[in-house]
Amino acid sequence: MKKVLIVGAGAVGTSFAYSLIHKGLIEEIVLYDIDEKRAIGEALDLAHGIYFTKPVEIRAGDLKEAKDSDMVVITAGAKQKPGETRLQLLDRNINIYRSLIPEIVQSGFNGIFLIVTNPVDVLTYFTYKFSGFSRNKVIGSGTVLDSSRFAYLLSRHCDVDPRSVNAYVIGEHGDTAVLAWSLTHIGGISLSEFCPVCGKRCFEDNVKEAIIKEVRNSAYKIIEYKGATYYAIGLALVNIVEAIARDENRILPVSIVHPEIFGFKDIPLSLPSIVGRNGVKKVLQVKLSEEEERELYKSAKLIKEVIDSFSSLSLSSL
Ligand SMILES: NC(=O)C1=CN([C@@H]2O[C@H](COP(=O)(O)OP(=O)(O)OC[C@H]3O[C@@H](n4cnc5c(N)ncnc54)[C@H](O)[C@@H]3O)[C@@H](O)[C@H]2O)C=CC1
Ligand SMILES: CC(=O)C(=O)O
Repeated sequence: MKKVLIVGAGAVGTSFAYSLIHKGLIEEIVLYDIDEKRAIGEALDLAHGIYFTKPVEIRAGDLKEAKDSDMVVITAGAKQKPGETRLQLLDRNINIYRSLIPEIVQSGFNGIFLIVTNPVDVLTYFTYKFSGFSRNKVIGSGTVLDSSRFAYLLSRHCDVDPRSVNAYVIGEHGDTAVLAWSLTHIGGISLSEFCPVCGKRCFEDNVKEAIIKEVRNSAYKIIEYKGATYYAIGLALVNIVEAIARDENRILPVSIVHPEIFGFKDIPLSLPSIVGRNGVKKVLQVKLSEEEERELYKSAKLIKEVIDSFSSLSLSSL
C-alpha cells in the first residue's frame, strides 16, 4: 500500500502513526489536523525517528492529500471526559464528520475509510451515508480493541500468551459490547474444555462477570487515570491496516454497516469479518448462545435508536 492519510493528529492519530512507522507497510503517511501547527510538529517529530525504523515518508498535509491515498483513517474529534459515554460525543463529532467526509470525497478519494472517532459505530454509519461509498469500504475499528482487551484478560487468567487466545467482542464499541464467550478458544480448545485442562477452575466464582465488567469499563478506567486511551488503539489500527495492505483475509471484528440485523436496516456494528485489500470481504455467520443473541439485539437496538434520533438532522444537510 502506498499512502495513508491520518485525519486528526491527536493522541490516537499519532500513536497509530508511531506504531505504523515500525511496520514498513506504507510508503507515505500524511498527517492532517485542524490545528496545522500540531500536525507539522508531530510529523517532524516522527520523521526524525525514521532513521531507526523502516523507510517511510511522513509529513503534514491537507485534506486534498486524500485524492491518491489508499486509506483515510479518521481520529479527529472530541474524546470522552471522565465518566462521559462514547455516545455522548456524537452531537460534537457528527458536525466534524458532516464537513470532513464530503471534502475528502470531493478530493477524488476512492480508497478505504477507517473510522476511529467515537462513537465509532454511529460515525461509521454517517461516513457511509455522507460518502456514498460501498459498505465494504467504510470500516470502523469497532470492537477490535475490546477483543484484544478480552483476550488479554483471558490470557492472564489462563496463564497463556494472549496470541493463543481467540476471543471476540462483537456489537457496539461501547457500553453494550457483547463478549462472545461461545466463540472463545484457547489453543483450539473451547473455554469450557480448557478449564479442566488448566485445573484452576477460575471461571467459577463470577470471574466471567468480572471480565465482562472489566472489558466494558476499560476505557472509563484509563480515562479516569490518565485522561485518554491511545497506545492499544494505535496498535489495533495497525493490525487492521496490515490486513488491508497485505490483502491478508484476516478475521477481525470491525464495524461495517450491515444491510439488516434483527430486522433493523443499515446497522453499523462489529461481527467477525474477513478483511483484505478491498476492505470487508465477508461477514461470518457466527453461532451465538441465546444470551449472547439477546445482548447483540440490545446493542443493535440501541445503535438504531441513536441513529434514528440523529438521522433527520444530519442527512438533511447533505
Ligand atoms: N474507536 C476506538 O476504539 C477509540 C476511539 N477513540 C476516539 O478517538 C478520538 C480522538 O481521541 P484522541 O486522539 O485521544 O483525542 P485528541 O484530543 O488527542 O485528538 C483529537 C484531534 O482531532 C483534531 N480535530 C478536531 N477537529 C478536527 C477537524 N475538523 N479536522 C481535523 N482535525 C480535527 C484536534 O485538533 C485534535 O488534535 C476520540 O473521539 C476518542 O473517543 C479513542 C480511543 C479508542
Ligand atoms: C476510548 C475508547 O473508545 C476505548 O479506549 O475503548
